Amino acid sequence: MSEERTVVAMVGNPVSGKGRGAVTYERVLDLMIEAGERHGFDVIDLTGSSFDDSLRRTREESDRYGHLVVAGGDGMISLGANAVGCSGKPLGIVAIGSGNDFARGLGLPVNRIETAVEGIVGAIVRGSHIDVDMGRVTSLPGGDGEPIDRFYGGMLNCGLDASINDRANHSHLPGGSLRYFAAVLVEVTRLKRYGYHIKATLVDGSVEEYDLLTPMITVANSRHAGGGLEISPYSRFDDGLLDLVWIDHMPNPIEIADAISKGYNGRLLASHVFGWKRVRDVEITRADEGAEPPVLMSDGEYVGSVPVRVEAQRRALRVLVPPAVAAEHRADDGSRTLAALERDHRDPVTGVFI
Ligand SMILES: Nc1ncnc2c1ncn2[C@@H]1O[C@H](COP(=O)(O)OP(=O)(O)OP(=O)(O)O)[C@@H](O)[C@H]1O
Repeated sequence: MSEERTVVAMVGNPVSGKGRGAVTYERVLDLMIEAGERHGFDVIDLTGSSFDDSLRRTREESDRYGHLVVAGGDGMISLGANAVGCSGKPLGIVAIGSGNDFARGLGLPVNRIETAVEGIVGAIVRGSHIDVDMGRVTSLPGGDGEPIDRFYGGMLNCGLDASINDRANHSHLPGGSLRYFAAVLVEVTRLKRYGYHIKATLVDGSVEEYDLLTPMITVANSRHAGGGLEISPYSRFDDGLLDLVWIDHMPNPIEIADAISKGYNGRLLASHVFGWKRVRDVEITRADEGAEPPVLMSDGEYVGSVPVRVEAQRRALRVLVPPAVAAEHRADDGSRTLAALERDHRDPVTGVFI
């Protein structure tokens, strides 16, 4: 009786990494096909003509493959999460985009094709993976756009952070970090207080409900945004929780400079400009006061508008990682995060400064 061969589906993105994606993806495919010949697995290419077309193909043809490998930036994490999230099928990540924040947070190689492919192939052969949380965004009644039901790996950006992301996506500057940094500088000069109504379930199950007038609110699953800026330094991949990070009050120029410098040193939330709270889920709707919130973005992709519910999906995305990376994640018992909270004088449950 012959055993069924493993099939690995691949999806690339020709426009990722400012257009380098088309060339680099050819290289990734060649390396995967060569590895398949050596290790006895088949490779199929499901890249479509757009994000939606690639997502449709990975979903419609899911019976054909047991592993999915995406190559590109954080947008491709969004694709992978929505293609194989909650299915138990492992996702391999070749991070060759501009920001690559999700891969960076996981400790996977960034812009190193050979190393990334080697790690994925080793993980397929040895069955090495980790299960990480995702966020799930769904629309609530009362919105007027298309219904939303979407997973994300990194962050749901709901205010200034979404405008920064949008501006960085349309920038002609080279390099993800530079584009993001330039977008931050422009957008912080145009701060508006958007009006949100928040209903959040905290770690201890208690529910808090209040209006929030703020230029920025993010619902983070992973730590980084914009090519390395640690917006949510207390986020952990497997705690079954999401982190709400928002601008608490309109900062003055000194506070802005201080927050940016802290942001690049992993200490953004030591700044009193920012509010932080860990949640199991949160509903974000429009408050009576404040400006109309901008469009929502997750993993750098357009999602839709409020009102939405966002829920943590505990360990719902299986990611192929080399055994050393899996061991590192297993060794993370949360004590480093607790130490960071203590250092920054934050209460782990309520998020307020103590
Ligand atoms: N097959 C495709 N054809 C054209 N565009 C695509 C395709 N797949 C995805 N896209 C679009 O390409 C854009 C950029 O994707 P991606 O996030 O992978 O790269 P990046 O922006 O360089 O990296 P990062 O998000 O890490 O900064 C996304 O908005 C996505 O919707």
